[in-house]
Amino acid sequence: MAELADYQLIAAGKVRELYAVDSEHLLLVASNRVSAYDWVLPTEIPDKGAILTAMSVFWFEQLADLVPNHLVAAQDERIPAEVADRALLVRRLTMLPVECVARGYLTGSGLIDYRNTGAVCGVELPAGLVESSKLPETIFTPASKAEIGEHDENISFQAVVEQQGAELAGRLRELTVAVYEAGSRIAEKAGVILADTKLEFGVDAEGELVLGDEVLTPDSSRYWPAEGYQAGRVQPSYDKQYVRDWLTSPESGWDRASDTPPPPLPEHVVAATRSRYVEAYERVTGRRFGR
Ligand SMILES: Nc1ncnc(-c2cnn(Cc3cccc(F)c3)c2)c1Cl
Repeated sequence: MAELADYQLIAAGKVRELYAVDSEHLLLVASNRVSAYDWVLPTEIPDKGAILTAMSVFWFEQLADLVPNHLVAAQDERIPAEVADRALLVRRLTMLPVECVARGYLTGSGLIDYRNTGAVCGVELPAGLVESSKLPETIFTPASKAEIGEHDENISFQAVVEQQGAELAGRLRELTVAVYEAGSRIAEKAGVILADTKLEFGVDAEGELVLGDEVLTPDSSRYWPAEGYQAGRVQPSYDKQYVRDWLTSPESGWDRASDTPPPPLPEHVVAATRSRYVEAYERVTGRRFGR
């Protein structure tokens, strides 16, 4: 069995790492870390990495007829025991420098752009939309990858055309919307609203467009409970709301505006948050999460 120390770390995000396994393969590792208010919290959520990894595997399987993906194996002797259930062996792609975002609801940076310009990434929207409005149709709202610690910058479809060519830009939009809508339909049946999602695509050695990275997880998408959905206010995050509420409650002693790191989470917030990840996984996939 391989050891993680055998592999070279080639990228690290807030809550995940990417290692080179050999010339053709990478190891995508999901940690148990959770991020809130742009901070990585000092307390881990047990099994979060394994749950989100299992969610990506589920979605790769559900979407296989729609788009090829980079998944090689979820179990393999090249996956070190240390990260066994929270790592995927994937094939190395040439990643496209476009964050492919699809939105079915108006919130976050999309809402800010809409309030400033009446559009998101140049896509005109009807007047009168509010926080969390359901959009008349799914919109493709690409972004350029930001430097570490910065937020991605929303760009227009035309900018993607200029960067990648019209044909590839069109394919990225088509596939991103199709993946989101397929995911949204399955999640909706399970009582979960997928408000939006961010996908990353790459090109393989044969020049084929391939879905990479993680797919339709609560880290790459906004998961809202369908029950209680109401436009006109910020929706609770399916998975992160307990963390957000505790951090902004007097109990935490933390001041979000103080630019100081958040304090450790109490056990009851950790346990409740783990349950929300298990619940989201079991409802959306119809599969039991082990242990
Ligand atoms: N199949 C692939 N081939 C080549 N590159 C990538 C790739 C590069 N970057 N990312 C995003 C990322 C994933 C995890 C941890 C990070 F720090 C960053 C993904 C992939 Cl998925």
